[in-house]
Amino acid sequence: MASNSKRTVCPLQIPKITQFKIGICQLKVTTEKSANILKARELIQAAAGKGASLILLPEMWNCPCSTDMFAKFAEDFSDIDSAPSLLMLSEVASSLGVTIIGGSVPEKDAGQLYNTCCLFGPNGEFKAKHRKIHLFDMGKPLLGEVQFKESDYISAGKNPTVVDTDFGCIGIGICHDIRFPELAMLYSARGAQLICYPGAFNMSTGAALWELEQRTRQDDSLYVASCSPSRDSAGSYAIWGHSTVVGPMGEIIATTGHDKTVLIVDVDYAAIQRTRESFPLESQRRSDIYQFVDVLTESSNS
Ligand SMILES: NC(=O)CC(=O)C(=O)O
Repeated sequence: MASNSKRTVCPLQIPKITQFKIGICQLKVTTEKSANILKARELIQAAAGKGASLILLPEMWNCPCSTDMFAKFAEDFSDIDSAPSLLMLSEVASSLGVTIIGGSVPEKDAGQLYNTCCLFGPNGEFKAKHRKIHLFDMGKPLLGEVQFKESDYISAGKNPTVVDTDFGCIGIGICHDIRFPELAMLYSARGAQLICYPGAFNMSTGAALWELEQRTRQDDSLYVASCSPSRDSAGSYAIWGHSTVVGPMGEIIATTGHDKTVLIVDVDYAAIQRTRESFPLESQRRSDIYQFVDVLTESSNS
């Protein structure tokens, strides 16, 4: 399966679709992979049935959020026919004619595991994958968090991911990736209108930071959508839930509690333009004092 190039920049043109419904599938994840795939399919169908044409799944939707489970649930993406989670996403995207941002699942590749999001277009075509760049390694607990060291099990991705879709340019980050504003700035600089963060904050980081981290992306005046597993999902890690869509002013357009649900949210990119006209941050940046540098070049491909 081809990977997205390291330095993708979306074309500077008006997206084909600027007003649409996004469906956020806050799934209950169990210890049975086949049941998770079935449930994900059902929630995608429910979202599409309610008019969503862009659909987002949670971080680790086919596998409990427990580091010791990742290897068992991992799929090799090099052959989609032997990757049942991806196969389902491709099939359901094509049968419903929707674009799916496939949350994340554990990916195995050359003896390594990755926490990976795959994006499928409305013909079921694989469009891109994002491997979580910033792994969630807790240092000394500050908020009473559970101990979690993702890097003991998962290797970090190396590429930022922006994808050119019918819904404009979409940047992908996975959970802890949201804490690094440089990544969002980079996506914004490459033309993103929307950043999607499949995520699974825990009970303490969730209460303190989940909403804040999403609303803070207002500094890029774009839409942010997050999707979490439900709190009663299986695994040793208690999940906050509260999938959310935030508008370009940092306003919460819609959010949910912690139970399994499908959230359908209207998105209108005209709000991005309005916000940027009111807050022309781009022209106000003081590049004489500080500079944002996109270090990747067209030719870098490692
Ligand atoms: N899954 C994660 O990356 C968890 C995280 O970031 C958190 O704050 O909790």
